[in-house]
Amino acid sequence: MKLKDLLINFEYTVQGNLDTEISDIIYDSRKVEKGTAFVCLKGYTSDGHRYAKSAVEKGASALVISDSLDFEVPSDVAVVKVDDTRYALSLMSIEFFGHPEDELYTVAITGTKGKTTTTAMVAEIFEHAGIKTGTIGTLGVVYGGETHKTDNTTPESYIIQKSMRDMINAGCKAMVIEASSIGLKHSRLAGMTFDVGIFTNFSDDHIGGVEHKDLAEYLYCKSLLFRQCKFAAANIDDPAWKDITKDFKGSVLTYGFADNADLKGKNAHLLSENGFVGVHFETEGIKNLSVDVDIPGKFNAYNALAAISAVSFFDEIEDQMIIDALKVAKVKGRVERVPVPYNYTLIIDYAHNALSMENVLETLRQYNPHRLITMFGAGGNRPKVRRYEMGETSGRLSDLSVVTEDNSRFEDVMDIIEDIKTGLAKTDGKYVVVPNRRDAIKYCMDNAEDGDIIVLAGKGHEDYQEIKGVKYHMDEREIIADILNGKS
Ligand SMILES: CC(=O)N[C@H]1[C@@H](OP(=O)(O)OP(=O)(O)OC[C@H]2O[C@@H](n3ccc(=O)[nH]c3=O)[C@H](O)[C@@H]2O)O[C@H](CO)[C@@H](O)[C@@H]1O[C@H](C)C(=O)N[C@@H](C)C(=O)N[C@H](CCC(=O)O)C(=O)O
Ligand SMILES: Nc1ncnc2c1ncn2[C@@H]1O[C@H](COP(=O)(O)OP(=O)(O)OP(=O)(O)O)[C@@H](O)[C@H]1O
Repeated sequence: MKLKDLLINFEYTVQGNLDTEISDIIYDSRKVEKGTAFVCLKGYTSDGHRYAKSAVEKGASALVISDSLDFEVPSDVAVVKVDDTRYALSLMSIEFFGHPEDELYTVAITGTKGKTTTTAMVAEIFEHAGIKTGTIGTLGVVYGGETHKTDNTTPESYIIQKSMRDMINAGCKAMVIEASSIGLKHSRLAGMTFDVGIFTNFSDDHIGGVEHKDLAEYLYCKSLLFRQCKFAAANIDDPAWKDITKDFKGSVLTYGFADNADLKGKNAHLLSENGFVGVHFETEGIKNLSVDVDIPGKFNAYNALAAISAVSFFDEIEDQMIIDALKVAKVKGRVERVPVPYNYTLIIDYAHNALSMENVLETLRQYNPHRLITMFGAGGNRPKVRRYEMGETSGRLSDLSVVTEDNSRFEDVMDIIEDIKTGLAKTDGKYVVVPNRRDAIKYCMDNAEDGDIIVLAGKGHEDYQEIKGVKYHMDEREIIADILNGKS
């Protein structure tokens, strides 16, 4: 592709030949190859401009900069100067990958909580309508049954555009993305127009350090999404909704439990039967539905309302598809229920510190289980305080703790377990120790009683166990299936 064909829809000055052929766009000098364009991004720890010389030495044909360079650039290398290289990277990537958004339904979800869950729900509804869907978010880039890990919830613009093109090549017709405030701030979504933008909720988070200066900046960054979508839906029960969507040109569809919501939820109550631990609610207004969601926590009624609002803009989505999809939607490894043919509930969750463990156990307590059983371990070569705290939290909130291994790394499992026991000892919680994780899962299942909720905490979506520098394959879903089939 010619350089000039990548420089569309933004201002620049150039020194050199705009007809230069560009084989790829790179923003990490270590990955530069001959014929590529290197975009210099200013980061938190480094500045890509520093590596421009090395990029040229490796054969870059063009540099995209916002600052002046401190070396003589060879005449056969084009230098493009812009105000903001992150913005330029996004717009160049859109051109390079041929505007993938034009070939997909696109939904972007922003908010402090619920992005990952709502993304999974929207994707499940599309899939129920036969619309193959890819997602981008905290879980990585997911499509066609495969997960490609990313460093960020909202990855760098180049990765987003490339992933969308890959999704199209794999037959996807829709893409749902988590739009983090940092992603919006750093122009990772710049130049895109989404079919639908969704606001879930807003609270104090991501302030300080490398994130946001203050709450006002955090809110402002979230609001940026609503400058770039055709339709918008927002949670009317969250007072921030008006500020967040103030730049949206059009009328915002509101959802929530308030009487004046366009999609109004009502009669929400926790649902716990046949192993199902979720929430039931009904809707009126733009849709009259009776919905069961199999993800614990009343707040999932909000996530489901957000998902219903999102798909309401697409004519081919029928009400029954929504109802069926929400009944089975799940987020891998996050309070994920694994069906078992017994009268107890088995849940896999990624909680691997005291705070997340407290959140999930307190949510599950609301279902009044016969017993709440928590199986967990703690990582080796990590701060010991985490082990004490996890022991104490499980001891306080569980009827039985089953203490086991979890990525022991270079430490002895039994030493880690001793530390967990120190935390447990601060409570009067009952516990047993089963050092091998497979055996511990079997112990939980063999000893389950009707009405129990068992949480296998720590692994979540991970499918390995890390011991002495080796990552051994270990997927808890497979272990559960083996146990159910009498193989373990
Ligand atoms: C603080 C922050 O946002 N950092 C992001 C930033 O990295 P950075 O600023 O540290 O980059 P840097 O190391 O200073 O390097 C600057 C540039 O020089 C380049 N470089 C560097 C070294 C070299 O030898 N050659 C070279 O070319 C780098 O490739 C980069 O382009 O740019 C990277 C590429 O886009 C991001 O992956 C990285 O996100 C880090 C992993 C991160 O933790 N970000 C968090 C704060 C974040 O973005 N979180 C949000 C919100 C999550 C939520 O809501 O839950 C998210 O979307 O993930
Ligand atoms: N709508 C909601 N309101 C309040 N809390 C929620 C809501 N949805 C989820 N949560 C809580 O937040 C946790 C994270 O949910 P989820 O991963 O869907 O959100 P997220 O926005 O992607 O968050 P993060 O950026 O922290 O990953 C859940 O385990 C749950 O405890």
